[in-house]
Amino acid sequence: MIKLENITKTYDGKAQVHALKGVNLTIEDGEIFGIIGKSGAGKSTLVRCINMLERPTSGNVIIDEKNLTNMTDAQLRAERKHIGMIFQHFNLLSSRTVFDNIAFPLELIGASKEAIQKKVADLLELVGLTDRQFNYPAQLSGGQKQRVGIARALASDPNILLCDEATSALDPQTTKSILELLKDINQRLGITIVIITHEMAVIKEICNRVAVIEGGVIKEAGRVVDVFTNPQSQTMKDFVKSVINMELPAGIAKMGITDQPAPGYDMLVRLRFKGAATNEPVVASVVQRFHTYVSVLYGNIDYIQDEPFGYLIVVIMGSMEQQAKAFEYIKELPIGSEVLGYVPRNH
Ligand SMILES: Nc1ncnc2c1ncn2[C@@H]1O[C@H](COP(=O)(O)OP(=O)(O)OP(=O)(O)O)[C@@H](O)[C@H]1O
Repeated sequence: MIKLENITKTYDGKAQVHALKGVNLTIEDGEIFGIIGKSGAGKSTLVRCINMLERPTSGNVIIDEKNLTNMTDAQLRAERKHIGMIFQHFNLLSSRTVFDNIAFPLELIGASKEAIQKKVADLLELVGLTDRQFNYPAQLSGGQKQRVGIARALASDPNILLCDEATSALDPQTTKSILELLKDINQRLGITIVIITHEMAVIKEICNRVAVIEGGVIKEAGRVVDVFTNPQSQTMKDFVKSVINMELPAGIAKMGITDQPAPGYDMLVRLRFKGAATNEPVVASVVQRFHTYVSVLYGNIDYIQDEPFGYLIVVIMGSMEQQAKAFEYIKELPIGSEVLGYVPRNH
């Protein structure tokens, strides 16, 4: 488990920069945890505090019950063997082949030639680069370079892998294949993965939980599916908007929506579903119970990994009393719901 307790980081210079202002986070073993934020939010500083490449100004970094903040440099070097890291620009050694790049950390710890040969061969297979082992980095695509970076990071058998904007220099297709590889590594080897990114699509693709950081402060954290379906902070709402359109479609917005119920007006409702609730026959049961008509104006179903979520915009027609009763019923169902307003009948 990774526990960050009240981490602050101030960079001293001509003007002091308070990059982290009291960050508290717990990352469980085996999860893929995303940290999202805009440029300058403090993401890199935060991830570098986890392996103490950057020493926090105050607070504690506790990994598997060991407090890294109290360790000497020698103790830290030993501890970092359990924490691999990959970078946006790969940081490969250009004068070494793929094989020798992956072997490098093993050479540093004095592993035998045979052990290196075996380990590197296994890692090459894991990342799908066996046929490229004698190439130099300049002969590889971005995606292949990142695969080398991943293999090198795994050479010391870490139980944590930190990814600092690891897919930001890659095209969408290559990003997808690298994220699939990371997911595979997480599932096969049980490695905890921490992903720093400014792209919500990356979070949606592979993270179990996410925290959003702005101005050195964690604004919100939670399960990805919860945050996507019900973001609380403005920062998270903005990020969610970048991958899911929760705005009212223009045609609906133009219907002349009012705030208050009135005779001759129908109720405009947004229903939010996730997981098993996606199968709830909401519309049919409202129609049956309250003898109303329900018309579906807009719908969108998406998947976060294997979990479905989505929303429907419906109009509930009938008397004001029927509409109110129908919504009372909907509110009790295990789905999200909100009245968006009222629209003139026969809109
Ligand atoms: N070594 C440093 N010295 C002084 N200020 C720094 C240093 N490193 C980062 N900062 C400042 O700390 C703040 C947070 O930077 P950080 O790199 O952690 O943000 P980020 O979210 O990773 O941004 P980006 O996505 O642009 O890399 C910024 O204002 C940055 O200018």
